Amino acid sequence: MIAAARSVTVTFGATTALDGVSVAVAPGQVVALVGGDGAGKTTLLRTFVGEIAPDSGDVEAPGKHRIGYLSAGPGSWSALTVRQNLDFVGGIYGLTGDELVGRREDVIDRAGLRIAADRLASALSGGMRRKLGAAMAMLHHPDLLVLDEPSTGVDPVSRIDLWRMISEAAAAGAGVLMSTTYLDEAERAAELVVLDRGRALATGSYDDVRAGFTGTVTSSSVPTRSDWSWRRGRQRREYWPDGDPACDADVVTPDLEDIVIALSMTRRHQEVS
Ligand SMILES: Nc1ncnc2c1ncn2[C@@H]1O[C@H](COP(=O)(O)OP(=O)(O)OP(=O)(O)O)[C@@H](O)[C@H]1O
Repeated sequence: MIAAARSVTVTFGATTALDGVSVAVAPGQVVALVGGDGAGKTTLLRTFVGEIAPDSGDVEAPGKHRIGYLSAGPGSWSALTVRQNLDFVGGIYGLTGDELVGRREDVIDRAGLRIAADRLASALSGGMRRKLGAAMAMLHHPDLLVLDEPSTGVDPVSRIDLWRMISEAAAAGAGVLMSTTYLDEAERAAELVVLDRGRALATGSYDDVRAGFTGTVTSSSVPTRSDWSWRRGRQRREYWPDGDPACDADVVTPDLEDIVIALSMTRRHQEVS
């Protein structure tokens, strides 16, 4: 393991942002945190980079110099060009001379930023800016990459570039811990953690999460029970936790989006009952 959190709890005043969450990241592995707004994704990532100390539980991670972090913020300096941003972070990590230039030009190519290499970060598109942030996090070949929603708001083509950069970093041996709201993207990660208001509702590979999911999901235009249903395209999905759909709606094979929603709904129903 290159990094691990064990039973981590973090509170902010009356809010429990994380409630006994565990996650482990192996070298070469991509672990994706998924979950809606306020699930605790950013808080968990921040415990790994040492920005937040857990109230209880413990976090094991490489030293600061061996971590690359792309925060939820812009991730680069607006008033510097792409090359200047990379030179600046390279300097922080002790890279100089030909080594710095070599790595800088390499990540510029990997990120598809060559045409914008001398453009100010403030003049980049949103997708280019996120790719620059990811390139800055990877420049020093960290052992652990921590990426907070690298692809949110990024167009589909840049998302492919970003995913390739992340996969290549993992293939070169880095452990990657990232959050994402794109569940199709999360399905490709080796390991998933489904977070819901501070709790891990499911952990494991996509196959593990699917295998551990019980109950039945149906699809119809009018659901029987609105509090167990959600919209998917033009249809509505409905979840039957005991597995028996008490209607003649079509049974569907749930994907990760269905599973995440069904698990969150189950938790809400358990809390009110
Ligand atoms: N510094 C803070 N002070 C007070 N509350 C916080 C702080 N950081 C996070 N929280 C709260 O902790 C909970 C988890 O927030 P977090 O940002 O980790 O979630 P998230 O899954 O990253 O969601 P989002 O994508 O909306 O940021 C939320 O209820 C949030 O309001």
